[in-house]
Amino acid sequence: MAFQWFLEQVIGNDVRFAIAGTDGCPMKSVVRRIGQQLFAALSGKGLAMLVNHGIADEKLKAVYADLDNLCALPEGCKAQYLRNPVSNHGYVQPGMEQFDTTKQELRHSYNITSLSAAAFPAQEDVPQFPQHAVPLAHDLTNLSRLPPATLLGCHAGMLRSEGGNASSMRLLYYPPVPPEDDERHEHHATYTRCGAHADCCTFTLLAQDSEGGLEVKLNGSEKWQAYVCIHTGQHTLANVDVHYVKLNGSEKWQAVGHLPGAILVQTGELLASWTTNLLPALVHRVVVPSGAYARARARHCVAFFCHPDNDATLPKFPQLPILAPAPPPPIFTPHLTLHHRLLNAAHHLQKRFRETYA
Ligand SMILES: O=C(O)CCC(=O)C(=O)O
Ligand SMILES: [Fe+2]
Repeated sequence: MAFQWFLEQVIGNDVRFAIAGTDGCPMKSVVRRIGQQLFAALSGKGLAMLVNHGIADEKLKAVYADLDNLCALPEGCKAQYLRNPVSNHGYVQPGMEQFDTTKQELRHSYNITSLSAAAFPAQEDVPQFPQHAVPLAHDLTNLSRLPPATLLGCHAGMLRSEGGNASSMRLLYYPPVPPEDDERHEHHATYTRCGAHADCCTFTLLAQDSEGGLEVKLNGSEKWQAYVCIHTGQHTLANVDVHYVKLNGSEKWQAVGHLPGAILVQTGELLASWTTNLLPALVHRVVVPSGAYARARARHCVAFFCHPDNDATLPKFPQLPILAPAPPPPIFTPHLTLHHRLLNAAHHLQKRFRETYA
């Protein structure tokens, strides 16, 4: 791998980044400088771009084509490859996973959590799928590799066959969007590609084609009120849950431009949690581009979600002041920090899957 980066240490609020440099001969000064740049980017914007990472564009194009072939199969044939809710592996058809329930999300994805050939569609349905996807998954795993002997060394099991780690590579296909006229005629058919959310992992690596539409929410562009829900009337941690309610609608979004060949690093909820929000989780979405020409074009991307091992213990957080005994309905939980009842990484992920998968 031409370029490999990692987080070195997270101790309380003191987060230091290091980077393994290029081609296995890192110079300390380079390591320090790039680490500082990465930290500045993730703390300021929640997002960084990696270039010279060594993953050829052809590898991405090959899996985009494989996903197109899978999506083009008859519905009955695709049904045998549907996502398994336990392993999270498999095909997710439009509507199965919703981030924004007020809109119709036009998105197909194929989640890969197992690299065994048997976990992929049959060769006659999608030829060469594992031959393309497995090497790419190895590349992205290596790019995400975290060193042992640190707090984040609990990421050792990424995409290992024995399970125990929820990391996944997801291939995404966004089909062309029907013309705007259709939206006006059909009552509720307001389309989007991917509703706003933060990823429930440590961080995400994202390679996208040049179609555009990815947007990130600017930090501090809206205010949230935390409400504490007490389930049984007793103020013990086990009975308390915290939800956020948006106070005003002034959220601001910024389009992420396309830098050819770049891989985005997006901060996930667990990194936000580990760093007590020094590196906030990046809230992002994919909107339908404006104009008939752009709407009529499909979009592809590959996301690699780097998760800790399932039994990784999540950090303990200070107890919050009780703000209100009778909360309004929960709307959105921007990051994990205030979820006292979660015990480990697997609990966190299962909760988030319940929220988004039908
Ligand atoms: O398509 C994209 O650019 C983002 C997809 C995404 O955010 C996700 O699958 O979690
Ligand atoms: Fe995401």
